[in-house]
Amino acid sequence: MQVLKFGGTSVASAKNITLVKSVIFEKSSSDQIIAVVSALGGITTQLVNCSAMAAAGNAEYLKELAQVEQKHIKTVQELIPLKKQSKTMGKVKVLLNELEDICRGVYLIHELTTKTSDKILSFGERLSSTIIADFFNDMDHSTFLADPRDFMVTDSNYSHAEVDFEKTNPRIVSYFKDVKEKLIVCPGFIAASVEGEITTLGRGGSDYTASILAAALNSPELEIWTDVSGMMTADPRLVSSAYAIREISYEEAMELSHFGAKVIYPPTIQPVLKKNIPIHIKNTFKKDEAGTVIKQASATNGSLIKGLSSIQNIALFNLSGSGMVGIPNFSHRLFRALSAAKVNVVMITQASSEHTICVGIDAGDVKKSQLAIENEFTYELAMHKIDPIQIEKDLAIIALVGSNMKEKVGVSGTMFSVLGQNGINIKAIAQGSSEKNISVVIYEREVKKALNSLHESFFLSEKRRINLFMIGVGNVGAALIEQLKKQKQYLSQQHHIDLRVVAMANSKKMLFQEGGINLKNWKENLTENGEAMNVEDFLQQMETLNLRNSIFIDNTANADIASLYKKVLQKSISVVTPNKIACTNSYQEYLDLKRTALQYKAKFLFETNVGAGLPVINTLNDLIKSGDEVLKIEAVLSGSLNFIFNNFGPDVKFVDIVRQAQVEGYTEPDPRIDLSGVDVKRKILILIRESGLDMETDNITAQAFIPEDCMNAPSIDQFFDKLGEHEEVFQQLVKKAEKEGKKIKYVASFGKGKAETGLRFVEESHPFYNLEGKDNIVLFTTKRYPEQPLVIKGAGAGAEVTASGIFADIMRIANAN
Ligand SMILES: NC(=O)C1=CN([C@@H]2O[C@H](COP(=O)(O)OP(=O)(O)OC[C@H]3O[C@@H](n4cnc5c(N)ncnc54)[C@H](O)[C@@H]3O)[C@@H](O)[C@H]2O)C=CC1
Ligand SMILES: N[C@@H](CC=O)C(=O)O
Repeated sequence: MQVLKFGGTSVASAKNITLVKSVIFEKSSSDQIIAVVSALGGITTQLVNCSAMAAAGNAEYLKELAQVEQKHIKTVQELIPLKKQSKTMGKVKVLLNELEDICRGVYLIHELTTKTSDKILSFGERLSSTIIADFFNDMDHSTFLADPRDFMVTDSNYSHAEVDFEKTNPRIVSYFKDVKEKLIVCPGFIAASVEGEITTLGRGGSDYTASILAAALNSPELEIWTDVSGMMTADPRLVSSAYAIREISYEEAMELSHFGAKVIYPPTIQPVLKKNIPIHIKNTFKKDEAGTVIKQASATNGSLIKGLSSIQNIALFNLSGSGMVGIPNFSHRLFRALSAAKVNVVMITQASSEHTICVGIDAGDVKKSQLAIENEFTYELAMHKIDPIQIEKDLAIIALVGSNMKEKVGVSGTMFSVLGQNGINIKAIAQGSSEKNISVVIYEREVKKALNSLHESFFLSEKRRINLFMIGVGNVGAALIEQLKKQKQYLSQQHHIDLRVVAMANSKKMLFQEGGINLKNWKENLTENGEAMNVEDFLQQMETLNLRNSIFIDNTANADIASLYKKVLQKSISVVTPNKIACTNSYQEYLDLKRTALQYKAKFLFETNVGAGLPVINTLNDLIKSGDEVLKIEAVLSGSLNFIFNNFGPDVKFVDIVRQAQVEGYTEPDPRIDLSGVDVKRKILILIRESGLDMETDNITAQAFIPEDCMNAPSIDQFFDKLGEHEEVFQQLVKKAEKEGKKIKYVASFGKGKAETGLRFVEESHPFYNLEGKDNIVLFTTKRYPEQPLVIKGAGAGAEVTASGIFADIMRIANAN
């Protein structure tokens, strides 16, 4: 005997019932089939509403009832061929008349007992099964309509009747032994008391009916046909990459079902579990999909966990106080009080100090729980033996579920670190010694982010999604976007990383697209669809999206944007930037940013602040972390100045070569920052600070070589005009260098606590002499490199190299966890 159960959505309409028919008729004809059916989708709720209205004396119940009637009549008309319709319609009308009479009785006496309620609700399944059985019944498939009231025996606990298995099981066997038809339709959910009154089996009742039948008849498998393709790894409404679990054990399924994955109701599993009968969950609307098999021992899926579950709308009650310590009766009284108030406790945690006990309950039960606890502990509260009860709302429980976690080190460690890195605070933790479930309570607003980050950490096949929020899409920003576009496929396929630019902005416009901005036409998209740029709004939207693995990228040279980093880091969002302003504010502010990043488990990376894409800061960090000490730094740190002096000569005007450096993208957005030496000052300051030393900008001696009136020019254009006027000053520099056989370099140096920057005329033997083009060079003399300094050399300016340095910082964060 095969048992298949079809839920409310599977039988919600004539069209869906036709799909159910195709599922059943495709089965082998050698075996008998029982199709357990629920009420047509939505009907049970309508019957509940209808009876409540009738009991309240509200004549509107008739409208609800009319809709119920109409839906069944329409289903008959759409499903049953015209010549057979009157017979089915007759049966349906008889049932509907009976239903109408009962509802009228309720309306007249203004009373609805649970017994009458069960009677009313039973019509949902009785009507659906009558129609479906007639629809299936044709020449090849003669169909029998079973009546569970003849074999499903319960107590008289109406609405949640308990099945009497001793009576029920033998009755099922003898009832079905006499059925000759190959196909049997059986209404789920309903049963009868020993006295013969209609009862119902409570929530998930049709699944339960099917499970009892499968167990009593020793079916090889129980099939539950529903509207999803099995038990999912997480709630698919919150985690778009969730997928159906192929195999899961009974225990794991019960854990997952308990915590929100409502594909199957836990008590359903009991009857088949005892007989070791697998449950196969299948999708009526995608019948070719594999679905989920629930059985005794399930195969592993390569992951430490089978799934993630979540329950929202949770409140926490926290009881604490010195009067609780060592008092054995305390928790007994607490749970007795809650139980008497009919409050279901979802989660319990108690610290071993016994000083606090914390229970998680449905937020709807807060008032009655508070009352019950305050009543129970009136004396202790009055005597201050326990503190006033703390209640926290707007919470959710999320749980890792899976038998494979047992005895595996680091599962909870991974969970906590993933949540921590995403700035998600854990309010309470529970793990039983079975190690099948690790539950944590978090704020409800963080559930989506938490589930998604955990899902991508635990399911290895999944891509790790990195969400980028980018301000500044000029020279460097645009080059970065091009590189991200080119590498997208490679990173996705080879490194399982899905980099998405979720937001981008320039000084005029900002654009947010949660699914990721298409980088093919980002410029048009930003111009046409972007809203006016507003820094506060940018932050607000980034915060509201609350996406996992977020990185804020500042590709501007703007102080206002740099001033946002602290706020961003405090949201546990990492910051990557080529903008040197934040790291060259006061030493305390620089330290504060580093501490904030540490505190909020975010990264603050700025490799491109010195030497563009050259690995200068990372190399220095490695030296310092491994215990080396910087004794001396000598460096050419300005790509633009090196380019200018390498290309300037008697036949070239200084102003023209500065303009060229700007066009090539080597200068700062404001070239005065380079020409004044400020940019180099910032860079050497960052290197000194990264060496672990306290230094302020004003402590660095800088020699200017640009005439003062150039620097005082009020605009960049006027600055260029002034440079042109001072050509002779610059030609003198070239003449001097040529005369001495030297080259001009703008050099930064640090040693013995002193730092300076300025023009140097270097001779041929000097390592800086042959520094070509826009290159930078840094010589680190350290305790470990005392004679021959450690040398880093290469292109030190330009959009492409800078973008690649920013990209490398992004990848450091993406690969960090
Ligand atoms: N060019 C190079 O070789 C290197 C540049 N850098 C740094 O990269 C950064 C960017 O340089 P470039 O791309 O050359 O500059 P850019 O002037 O070409 O681009 C700056 C971008 O920032 C945007 N922006 C400026 N202020 C803004 C604000 N308040 N709100 C929103 N957007 C704003 C602009 O609209 C533009 O999109 C600078 O901090 C620079 O120091 C670092 C290393 C090397
Ligand atoms: N303008 C800088 C490049 C960025 O740091 C330079 O010329 O080196």
